[in-house]
Amino acid sequence: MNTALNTVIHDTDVDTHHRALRFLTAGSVDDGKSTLIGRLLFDSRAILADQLDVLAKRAAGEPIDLSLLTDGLEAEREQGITIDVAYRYFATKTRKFIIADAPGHEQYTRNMVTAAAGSDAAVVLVDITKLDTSVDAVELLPQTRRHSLLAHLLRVPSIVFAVNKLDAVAQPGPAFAAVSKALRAFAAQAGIEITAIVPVSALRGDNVTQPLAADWYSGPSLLQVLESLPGVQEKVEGQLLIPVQYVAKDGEGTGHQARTLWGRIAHGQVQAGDEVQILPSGQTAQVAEVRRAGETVAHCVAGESAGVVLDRQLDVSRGDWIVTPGSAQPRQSFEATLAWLDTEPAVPGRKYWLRHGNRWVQARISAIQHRLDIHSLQEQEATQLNVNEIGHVLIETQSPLPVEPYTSNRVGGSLIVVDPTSNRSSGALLVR
Ligand SMILES: Nc1nc2c(ncn2[C@@H]2O[C@H](COP(=O)(O)OP(=O)(O)OP(=O)(O)O)[C@@H](O)[C@H]2O)c(=O)[nH]1
Repeated sequence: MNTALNTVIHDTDVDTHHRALRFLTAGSVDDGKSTLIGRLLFDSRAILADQLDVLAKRAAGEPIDLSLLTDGLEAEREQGITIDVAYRYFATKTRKFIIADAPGHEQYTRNMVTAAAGSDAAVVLVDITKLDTSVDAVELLPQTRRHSLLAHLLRVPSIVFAVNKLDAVAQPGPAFAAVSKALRAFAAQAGIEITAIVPVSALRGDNVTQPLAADWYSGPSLLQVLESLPGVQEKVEGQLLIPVQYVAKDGEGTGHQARTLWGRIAHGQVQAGDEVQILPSGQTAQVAEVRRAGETVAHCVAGESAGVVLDRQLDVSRGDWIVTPGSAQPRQSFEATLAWLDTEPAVPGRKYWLRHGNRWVQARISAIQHRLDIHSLQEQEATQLNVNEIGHVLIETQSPLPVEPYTSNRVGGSLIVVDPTSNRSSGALLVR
């Protein structure tokens, strides 16, 4: 790879402000999700063309590595939990964007849960033509409530409402004000913090990338909002956590003799000289070298795919974790929020496979504590969880896992539940 180009891209990567923003889009059928994504991709094409031009100049005649624009996603793709989600990429002068597009209708909740787990923001579309905006208290669609509650429950850090199809209403100003009021009232009741409410016409491109010229709106365009959001998914501060994805054999692709442990840093950062612990074995070692994209680097931070070379030979394989010594306590039972996505209900006692990072373990739900009503968020008694239901459960695993609370660590705190008979991804667990 061209070194200058590599430097340009990675310098941009480690600057938190310029870090890629991952967001998902949510909305009911026909709200205009596909049109909005198309619009973002189309309108940003010109911007991307400029950016590629700069990269081409820096590459000085060598071929441009386009994968640089989607850096860091390979690891995730391989985790196999994103099957139902299509990623789309675009970039502006200041930022790279990754849209987790979760298509489908009745399956939507399931896909949304998958997409939300790795997202920095959710854009919830609201089709203004489906609402009666002439009344004092506008009634939102159940899907709008449901999707924003889900995004909130899944701790997506920023929630943005895009009120769409404003070109199709007679008085967009008052209509937008009425819908905004209803969204704010609902959010206050549900404890959701709204990042922004933005009027758009995905079809005409109004206020999507360019600010709207209207006397009733003087706020930012949707793209301006997205450009300004913090990409907080990767936490650079704090304890190190790397799920080992691949162990490169002696010398493989590295030009030296030691084994390299590859994985995308979920949390913290790593540099040569750091003491680390391998889980579940518990053995410790010192980091001899840190590699990234085929080169030795001074350090790697959360969000980057890092290659770690240890100062001694330990028995490490895919599925293990590299952590700050003593920072993670492997456990065999824990409480979690379970979002159930399978038509076959979740029942206590049954065996399931869990995937935590890159490790698979057998487990069972030892108890369902209660179900959460998606409209009111009230706790209800339950003996099973049906499709699209969310509840609090107790989990017991066959071997210990270094799980962490989802609120403090979204990678260490989330697991996928797989049904061993159908092999379907049946649910998502968020450690409490
Ligand atoms: N008037 C108007 N129509 C729009 C706008 N955005 C989307 N539409 C129309 O709404 C319909 C649905 O748009 P889609 O983008 O397919 O909606 P979707 O949410 O992706 O729907 P599914 O793909 O079915 O989930 C299409 O006929 C679009 O042309 C808009 O800003 N204004």
